[in-house]
Amino acid sequence: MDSLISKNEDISKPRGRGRGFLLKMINERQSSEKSVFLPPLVLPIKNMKNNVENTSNVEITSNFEITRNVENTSSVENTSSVENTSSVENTVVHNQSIINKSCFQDYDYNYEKPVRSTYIPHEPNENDKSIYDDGITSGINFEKFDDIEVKVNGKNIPEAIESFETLKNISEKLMENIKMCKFVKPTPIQKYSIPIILSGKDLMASAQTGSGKTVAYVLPIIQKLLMDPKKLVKDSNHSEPQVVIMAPTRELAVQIKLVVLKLTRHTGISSFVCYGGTLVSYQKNKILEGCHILVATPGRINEFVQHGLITFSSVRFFVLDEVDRMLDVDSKPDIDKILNHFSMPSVMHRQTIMLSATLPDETQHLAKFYLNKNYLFLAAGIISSASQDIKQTFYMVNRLNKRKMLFNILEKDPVGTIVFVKYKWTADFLATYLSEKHIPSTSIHGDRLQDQREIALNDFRVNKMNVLVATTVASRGLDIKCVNHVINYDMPQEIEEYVQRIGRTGRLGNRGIATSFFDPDEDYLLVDPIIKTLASANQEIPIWLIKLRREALCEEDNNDLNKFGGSDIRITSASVDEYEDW
Ligand SMILES: Nc1ncnc2c1ncn2[C@@H]1O[C@H](COP(=O)(O)OP(=O)(O)OP(=O)(O)O)[C@@H](O)[C@H]1O
Repeated sequence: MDSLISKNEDISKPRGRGRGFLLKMINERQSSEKSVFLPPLVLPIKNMKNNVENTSNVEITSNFEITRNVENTSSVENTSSVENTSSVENTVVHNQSIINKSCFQDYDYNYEKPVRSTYIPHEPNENDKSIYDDGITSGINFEKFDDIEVKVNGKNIPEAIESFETLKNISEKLMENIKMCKFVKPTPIQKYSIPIILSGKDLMASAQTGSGKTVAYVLPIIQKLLMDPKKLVKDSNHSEPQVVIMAPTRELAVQIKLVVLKLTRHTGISSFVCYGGTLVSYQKNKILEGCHILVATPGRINEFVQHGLITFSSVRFFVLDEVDRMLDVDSKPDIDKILNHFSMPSVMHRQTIMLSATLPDETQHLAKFYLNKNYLFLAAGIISSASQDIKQTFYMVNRLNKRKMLFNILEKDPVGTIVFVKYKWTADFLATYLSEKHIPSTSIHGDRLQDQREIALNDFRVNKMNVLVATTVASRGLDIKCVNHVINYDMPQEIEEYVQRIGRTGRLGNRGIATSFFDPDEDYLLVDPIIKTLASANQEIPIWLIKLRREALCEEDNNDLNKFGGSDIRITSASVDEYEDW
């Protein structure tokens, strides 16, 4: 491996045929040795220029052109992961639209489209008590959650609860399930969101990563379904869920479905998760069986809606988890299709709930059009801030030194580390590199097949793999017990994404570490937001970062500061009279 990569080479940058050759070598070497990691190294076969031009730090070499024609590229021909080599030009057009549409785009060049998936995921059932083992247990700082200031804005705010037991008329079965989950008392957001949702109000809510937002909406929705059951509508052609929960990534959708399963055990409430990368006919049959609660990713649910398999006439609750991601430019068209569907009840006739740890003002402006105008706004702690339980460290690192730095850090203690990178290529390269250095590592990104993604995640979860190298696809919502350390090998482009990424550790009162490699050439726009993030989480601010700020590298983007630590936009944009009783 070392002989294949020169000392100062940045392996995160694709370099055309030579790079393809390197990949193939790694692949072959791994197949022949008893290596611990076998990432499916998919090679680029199309016009990369279109996609990388917007990405300033990707080098475009003329060698890339060689890789356009797969048949002429011997190093690609034998690569099993490249399918459909017959019409490269068609692929160019097709892939372009996939990438543009993608709700979770990696900043990467295109790969060949994977085959239609035949993957049928394993579905845990409610009789399997081991499903209750995977939750994170609260850490030493859990008690400090009570000090978090919670603000609720709007009219007729219901009183917060102090314990689950004080919930009026709570179903016995649901209470048993709460105990099975070992939830002793509600987290700050739950204390407020549960009575708000039970009261029938729409809700926009923000609370720190790892503070129990999923249970904050799933629990009261289940209680409402149990208190006021309605007949499930379905026939041989279509079904009508009563609750639709949308999540931006497949793994998060699966995780939310598991929370639903844990809390609906023995209640008779059925649930299903529909997401891409799985066998369509299998999911279609499941959908037609009908379910009360449908958890879904935008692409796959729209596919079923287009074919009339799902209609929304029975919808009582509509939830957008990670709402800022769901309403970004990539995903909003899919959400609009669902919410503007002829069968979707109007805001007056459904309850709409939106949540995220990061809630910039732009999201709030967009989101209010989907909410009843009397919605309540709930903020537990400072909006978009990082948890104080995460120790944040920054190193100024030139891109050429990142790999060495990463190895130096991981060599000491690799267990439970997620390394975030910008490119899918880098994810595979680093996982391979680390594995060869005897640090068992795997990767997760948008070009791995869904079963491979789930295997990678599970291998990491059970500590078969010490390190998970991930693109931004793993930054949201994932709740994994063993994550001790998050490393930003490449910084994300947005501060919200940074907060979400580091929030994979330091959850539920546990301590965590976040280490970030800051390259001033590439990351200068983040200087101010990072300083603000560090300050709001009581973290040490490196002198060099302050110096960079002084040099006013990001003066022109100072406005971005307003995106951080926001508030209910109605306070700043509405007249005082309108909300006098807040
Ligand atoms: N009341 C509670 N007591 C103890 N544990 C809880 C409680 N509520 C939720 N949890 C656990 O807290 C963990 C984090 O919850 P969850 O994933 O919903 O956080 P989140 O706020 O949605 O985070 P993120 O913003 O990263 O998505 C989960 O393992 C969940 O089981």
